[in-house]
Amino acid sequence: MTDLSPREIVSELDRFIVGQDDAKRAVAVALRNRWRRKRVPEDLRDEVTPKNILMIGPTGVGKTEIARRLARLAGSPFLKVEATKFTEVGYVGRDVDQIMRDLVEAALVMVRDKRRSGVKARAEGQAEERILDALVGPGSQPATRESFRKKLRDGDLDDKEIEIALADTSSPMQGLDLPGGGNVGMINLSEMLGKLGGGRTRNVKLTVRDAVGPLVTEESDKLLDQESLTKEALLLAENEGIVFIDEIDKVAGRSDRAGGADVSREGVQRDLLPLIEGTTVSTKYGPVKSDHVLFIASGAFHVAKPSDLLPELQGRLPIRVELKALTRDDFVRILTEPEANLIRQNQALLATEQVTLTFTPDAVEAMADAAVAANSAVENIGARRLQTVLERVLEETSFKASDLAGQTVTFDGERVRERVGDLAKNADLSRYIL
Ligand SMILES: Nc1ncnc2c1ncn2[C@@H]1O[C@H](COP(=O)(O)OP(=O)(O)OP(=O)(O)O)[C@@H](O)[C@H]1O
Repeated sequence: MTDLSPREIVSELDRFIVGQDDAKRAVAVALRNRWRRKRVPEDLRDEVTPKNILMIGPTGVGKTEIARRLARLAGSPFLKVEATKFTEVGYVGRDVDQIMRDLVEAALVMVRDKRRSGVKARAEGQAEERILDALVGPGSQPATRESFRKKLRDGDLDDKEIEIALADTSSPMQGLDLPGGGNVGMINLSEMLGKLGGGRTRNVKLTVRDAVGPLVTEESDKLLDQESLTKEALLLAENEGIVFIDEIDKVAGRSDRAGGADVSREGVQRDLLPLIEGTTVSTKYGPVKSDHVLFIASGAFHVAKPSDLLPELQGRLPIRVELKALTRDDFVRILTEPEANLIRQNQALLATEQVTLTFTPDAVEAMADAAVAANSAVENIGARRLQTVLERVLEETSFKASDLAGQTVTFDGERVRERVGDLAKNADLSRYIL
């Protein structure tokens, strides 16, 4: 949980996302509200529901990115699902419960990682003992063991192959296709068998270098109190979880409009509703409540409108924010301003080959122009277009980079236009290349 004020949250998000101020403000308030809820007198605390958000805006303008960055900032478990997934063939009502189960899994990963780092030193010590056992045998003379320990620490044994017994985490049912595709049954069955054969190990041959990682992981897990770990993860998912439901507009549409597919669309909304309203879902780690999970639904709403959603669902997504389509100037900023912008990423990649990559301001503008042109010629995929444009611009340099060590490669507007200018204007070519 973060103590940042809404203003501070927005300025943190500004480091990664260009514009979209309304959406940033809305998520900042939603996050701060969690902090506030924790300080509300206990009798009221459970009554305060999250300020769930509906983000409305075209594709590739930063909806997911805002939610994902917010989660990272808050240290919240995060899950993205596509609402349309639940309209697919084979969908059975309660599959939406899987959302909470996946959220718990995400929380578990976070809690486990945090706790693993707390026991790292001890786990490394125990892993070292196991490597020594494999090298010299558990009953060896202390002097032999110590001399091997020294060699091991000096890295002299890194390439030596050893045989170690690792816990077998693979499912005995893996690779077995059950007729009828009973997915849930499949999980339960393999879990059951996993329990029956609990504690199985398998012997693997690895170099010392490759054995360290899995052994440290295994030893840290032994040191962790699994019960309190799952308890913390359940609480984290319940109180801090953020679920991003994309393409909610694709399931908007009432059954009274037209027959067929709409019935299942409304069905998806009806199934999502209890989750968003607050329900308890059973997971293999215990029950988990969705009452205080923050839901951020999103969609382009080109055809359907938010008012086409079930009224109950509309009520549960009280905060509406509109994200605007990105302009050429936004593209210029996206290429240069965010901390991990695409240009910096590519510069860092080529720096590994000792190649210095530079773009003149004119080159950046030319790339933004190409992205705008391709977006309007083919399909508007927003900032995602910058990826394909930059890839195309850098294609040759990337290919030759290993031969260019020590050199500086500079792109100016002319050079960028040469590579993508005409392509971007030509819809037929862009369709395949940009
Ligand atoms: N305003 C922005 N600032 C910085 N980067 C952005 C912005 N908008 C989009 N991007 C980049 O474009 C990519 C796609 O954005 P994002 O995943 O947020 O799209 P979206 O709006 O959620 O669309 P969809 O609904 O189709 O998933 C991301 O890699 C993101 O970094």
